[in-house]
Amino acid sequence: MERPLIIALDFKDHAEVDEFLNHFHDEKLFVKVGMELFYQEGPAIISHIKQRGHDIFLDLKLHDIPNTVKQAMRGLAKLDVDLVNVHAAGGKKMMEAAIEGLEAGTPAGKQRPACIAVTQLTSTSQAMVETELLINEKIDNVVLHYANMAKESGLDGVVCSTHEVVAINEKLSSSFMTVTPGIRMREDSADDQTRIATPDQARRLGSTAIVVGRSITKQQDPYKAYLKVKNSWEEIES
Ligand SMILES: O=c1ccn([C@@H]2O[C@H](COP(=O)(O)O)[C@@H](O)[C@H]2O)c(=O)[nH]1
Repeated sequence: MERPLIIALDFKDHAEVDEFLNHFHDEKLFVKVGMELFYQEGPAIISHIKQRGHDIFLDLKLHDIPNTVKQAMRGLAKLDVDLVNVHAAGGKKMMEAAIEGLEAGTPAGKQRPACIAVTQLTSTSQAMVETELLINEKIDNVVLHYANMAKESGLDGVVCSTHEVVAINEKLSSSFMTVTPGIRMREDSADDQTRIATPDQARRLGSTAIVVGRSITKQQDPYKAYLKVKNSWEEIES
């Protein structure tokens, strides 16, 4: 799927997922399974969503010592997901270990899942970087540095905000993925996100993919909301 709109399935269980997916009839989607759903339902939710024909980003943001991440990725590679991730803050050895684990665990004849690194969460602000993380740097520079580390470690891209996409595309290759959450329609509340943009802004800035949760999932008519986001992302006037 080229430049996908990834829907964050932040639901508490399998029943809520089915209720949501039923709005989409036969449309093939790219969905994200995060901690909330995976910790409740486990790997069974992945095969269930795959059987319904959708692509999956398994967003567990691994962050541990290299050996632990390697062995965890070895297991995740067997789940038939398309995209997984780690926190770049775990460092280069950890990111290299993630790729080794994925390669070791991918069944013969299959392609390993793509692997991207979270640079700085889209809920993180410049003030938090300075006062909580004690990093005396512009957040854009921190994100760019982490993206560079991820590339050097053999990863396929990063999770970042739309605000850093232009610099990443300029300094690293544009084939290096920039997957951007923190997406809101103009009329939506930012909630806990701080580095946000609309889908059409993300398109113009050059994001490879956008991740959208509440602007679709919490709307009264999720399919209508999805089409609105999709049209904006694909820059179709409505
Ligand atoms: O930096 C990050 C990394 C991951 N996320 C995830 O994306 C979705 C966003 O949901 P919204 O409801 O659209 O805010 C959510 O699952 C996060 O865990 C992120 O927001 N920022």
